[in-house]
Amino acid sequence: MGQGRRMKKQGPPPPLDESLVTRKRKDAPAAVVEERGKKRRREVKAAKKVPAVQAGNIPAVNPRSKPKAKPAKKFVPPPESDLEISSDEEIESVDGVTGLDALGTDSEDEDDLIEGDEFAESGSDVVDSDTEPRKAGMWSDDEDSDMEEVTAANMEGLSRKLDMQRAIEEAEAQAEMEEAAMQTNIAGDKPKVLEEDEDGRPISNLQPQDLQLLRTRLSDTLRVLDDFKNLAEEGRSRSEYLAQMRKDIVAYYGYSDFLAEKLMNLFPPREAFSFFEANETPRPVVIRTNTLRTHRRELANSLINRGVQLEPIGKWSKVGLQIFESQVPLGATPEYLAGHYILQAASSFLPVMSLAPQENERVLDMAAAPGGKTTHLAALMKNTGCIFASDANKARTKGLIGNIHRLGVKNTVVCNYNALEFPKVMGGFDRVLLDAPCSGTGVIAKDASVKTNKTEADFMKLPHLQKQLILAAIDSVNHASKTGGYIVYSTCSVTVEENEQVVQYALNKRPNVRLVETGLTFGKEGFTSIMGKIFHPSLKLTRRYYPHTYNVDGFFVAKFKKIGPTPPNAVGANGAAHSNGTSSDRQAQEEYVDKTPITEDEEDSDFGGFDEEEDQKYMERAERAQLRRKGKNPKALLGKAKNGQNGNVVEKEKVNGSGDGGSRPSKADRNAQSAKLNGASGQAGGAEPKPKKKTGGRKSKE
Ligand SMILES: C[S@@+](CC[C@H](N)C(=O)[O-])C[C@H]1O[C@@H](n2cnc3c(N)ncnc32)[C@H](O)[C@@H]1O
Repeated sequence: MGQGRRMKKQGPPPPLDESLVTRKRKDAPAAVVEERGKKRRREVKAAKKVPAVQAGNIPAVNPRSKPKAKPAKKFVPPPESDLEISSDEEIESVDGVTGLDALGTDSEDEDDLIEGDEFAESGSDVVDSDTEPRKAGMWSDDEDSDMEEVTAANMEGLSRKLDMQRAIEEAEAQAEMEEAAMQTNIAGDKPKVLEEDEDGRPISNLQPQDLQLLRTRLSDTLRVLDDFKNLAEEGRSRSEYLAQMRKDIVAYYGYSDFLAEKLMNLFPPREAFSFFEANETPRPVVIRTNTLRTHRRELANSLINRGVQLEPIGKWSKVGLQIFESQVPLGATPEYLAGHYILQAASSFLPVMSLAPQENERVLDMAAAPGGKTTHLAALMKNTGCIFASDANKARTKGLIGNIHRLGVKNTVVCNYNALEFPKVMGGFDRVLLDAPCSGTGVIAKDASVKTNKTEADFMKLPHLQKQLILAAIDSVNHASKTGGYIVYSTCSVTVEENEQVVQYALNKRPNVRLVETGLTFGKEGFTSIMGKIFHPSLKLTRRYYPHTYNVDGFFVAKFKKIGPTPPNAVGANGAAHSNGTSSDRQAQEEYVDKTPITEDEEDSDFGGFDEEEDQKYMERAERAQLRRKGKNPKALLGKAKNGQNGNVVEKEKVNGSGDGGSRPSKADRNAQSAKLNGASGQAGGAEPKPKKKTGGRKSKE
């Protein structure tokens, strides 16, 4: 059997062939691989002869790829701030065969950031994806001997070797089975996959426990769908086979019927199968070098010295390293603690690379926590200019602040706004990143609960929120920016509702934006038509990423250029003027903001959070300065306000603590502004109006 996807090098899409997918559902029988039985068998035999060095990596790095293989203890989860990295942010993988390198060169400015990063050409232990894969193994060939004495030092290695041997035996047995199956399914045979009830209608009487049979039938159904004319039973329609396939997907992989159908509709049947299969495999572990602190080559050398086996993820990124094996917990190395890297899914690099922020720009990251992308933005900007990194979930901003500190980011202001409040609270940005909250259908390998917990309502409410957010993102950009005027919208979902439909909505509602090239050198084109829906032809400029094609998390990236101001009468998603947090906005928002309560510990954390009292001082100082600039006497005016003579606002704040609708800034306004005063260099203002005072939007409830 081949390597698990997690072990495979990142590469361009392999042919969409079931045989390329090696991971099986736990307890499931191994893949039925038609037309490849013999070849595979040969490979398996060859693999058996291969020194443990090569094959031995499999169970350790991709424990799920072999049933019963012992879990890879090596990858101790990093601190929450990193691992939490949202749906999209985690650990990713790579697809074998060839490198993404083949797909083109990096479009980022990261070359500049890492001058002299000759990592790939260095002849160091770390090999570029173009070059021969690392042969250095974890065990010597001697260890292959059954006679080896077990010691504390080699126990783990030997145990892994045993796992590997067992996996090989299983693979061999499977190959035998496949071959036998093939002999009964020789070309020309019409597989009987559609069972019938008394009325002659197809039924699916296989139970999830009949995994072996389910898989075989899935395989047969696919064969029929591939060659319907020759292999379909007489009188049967294609849709009957598709219905059978869906039922078997539901039973075999454990999806809700609703989601299985939605996902199946995205692909031709065989590709859909590859997608479902890939969702059973974890993506590879990837780290992003923090170029604010180090160079990739230096980092790689340090980690290699600690027993980490790694490799650049491909020429498309100058900062990514794929980890194959580690002797140390990656979330607790001195390099990690010193902020030399962050654990980040490869696909999470893409929206940031597409946004391509420039030095000295003013950038907004609208849904930023826990900050994988914010810190990447900061690195690309070389800590210049100013990033406003906001997240509606206050608890999650702790992780964001933690990452910002650890990675040495100095140009970022953390805010806690509902993104729907932009651009009222701040606007005129050179670039905006909207890495939107989404259903996570691209990261099912990481969160299998998505298979069953997403309902039809979710795929209405989420896009509704996403549509409002995208309008807010567009309206927050300065179309007259000399260097920018760009918006990137991304999700870690693959559904059309959350991607193309949201982008199309933005194009409809904001004629002042155009889709432009993402600048990404790989990725499938976005849909311009699917399931009877037609989108603007420019939708093909958007990019889709799938686990089965690039071995990265499922992802979507769209890049807009704003070419004119948003008309003053432009309406938001719900029909209200602009997106300023109306009650229906808030309703949608409330559905999806993580309401995890903040514990006292977190509130008191020294390493993040907001100091209300201190912020208040800065706010008041700013307010005084502002009044002075207007030629007003702050003492007189603020004194009055304090005495309750300046309207209801102060009173109102006292009562409900929110200041909603009042003339004084909200807590979040104050936080942002005080942070700004506290050292961030962003200048306010831009081409779009930027009201200073409170909006009606809500912050997340904690
Ligand atoms: C996909 S995650 C962002 C991941 C982040 N960009 C990163 O790379 O680390 C989506 C984030 O959106 C936040 N969110 C949800 N609704 C929001 C809203 N209305 N305004 C701002 N943030 C929101 C969630 O709290 C979550 O942190």
